[in-house]
Amino acid sequence: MEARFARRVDDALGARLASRGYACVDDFLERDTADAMRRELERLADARDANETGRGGGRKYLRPNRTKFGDEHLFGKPNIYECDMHDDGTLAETKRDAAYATIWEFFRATERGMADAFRRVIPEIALRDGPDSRTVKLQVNEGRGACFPWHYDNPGAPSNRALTCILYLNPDWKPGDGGELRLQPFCGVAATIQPKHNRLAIFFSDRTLHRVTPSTAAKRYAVTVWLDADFVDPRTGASTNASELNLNAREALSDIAKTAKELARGNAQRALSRAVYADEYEASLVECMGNARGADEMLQAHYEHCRSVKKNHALKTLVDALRDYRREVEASAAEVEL
Ligand SMILES: O=C(O)CCC(=O)C(=O)O
Ligand SMILES: [Fe+2]
Repeated sequence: MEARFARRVDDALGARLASRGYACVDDFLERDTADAMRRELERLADARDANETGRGGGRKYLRPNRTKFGDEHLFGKPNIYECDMHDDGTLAETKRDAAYATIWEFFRATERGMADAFRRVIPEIALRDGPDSRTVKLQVNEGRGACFPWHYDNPGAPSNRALTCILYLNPDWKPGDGGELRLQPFCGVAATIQPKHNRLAIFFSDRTLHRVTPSTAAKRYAVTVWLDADFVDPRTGASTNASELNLNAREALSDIAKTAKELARGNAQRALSRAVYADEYEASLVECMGNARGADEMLQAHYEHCRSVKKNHALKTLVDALRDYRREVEASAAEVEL
């Protein structure tokens, strides 16, 4: 399988990633392998404990999504179930079960194979080596509008996630089913990626604002591999505090296009993103959380973050200029559909 990764991750893909910050590869695995993985994921998602009826609805291996929020809260996105393949507590028994052989073969192949393949085509990202340098998540969105709000993938220290690689396994997906991945390069042109069977979507984890649109298909399967890298400044993976942005506001305003491009290339953009895309964050939170527990806390935290950025006069001026600029960019180019 590693050899297949190396063939599918080619120089053209590296060039697309470097220039746009995201890319996708179709036919990522052999077709039979992808089909087998899909069947195994279905089995894993359908497995039930005879006498357990807790929050997971008796699911044996997958758990309701839990997202860390602030220092203490864990809130879940409705209708999304997932598990981390390192979770020996739930998954260990499946390792020796032939019914799950392909998923585990994939997991083992990502141990080195995935980072090796990408290191060759994007050497400027210092991807780490070894088994602890990647995480793999199995996920199912169970229709009923299941979705993800706008977010970045490495929200805090000590996360070193650098590259997000999502393998979609949905042979019956069709337009209208939703569950599309939306990417919003900072002050750039948005892209929509359909979650087609055997397609790998790739983007830089720390600088790509993204979300998943509501899914109405009964089941939407995805396997995510996060590859870690060494960030030069260990703090850059962590801070979303706008006042720490090292910007000279007057200089930043004098050429807003240049400022936007610089922000787009790094993860300092995350300090401004909520204010620049305030309405989009708000709408996606409402859409994703509905009345679920935590919805209100998340919305209030979003408003508070935007207020705190705007309290600083220089930052408010910069945010306003970036908002005008992004609208200009959006009006001048069609979105990308993949
Ligand atoms: O399901 C997807 O397409 C992406 C999910 C996602 O953004 C995440 O797990 O962080
Ligand atoms: Fe994500």
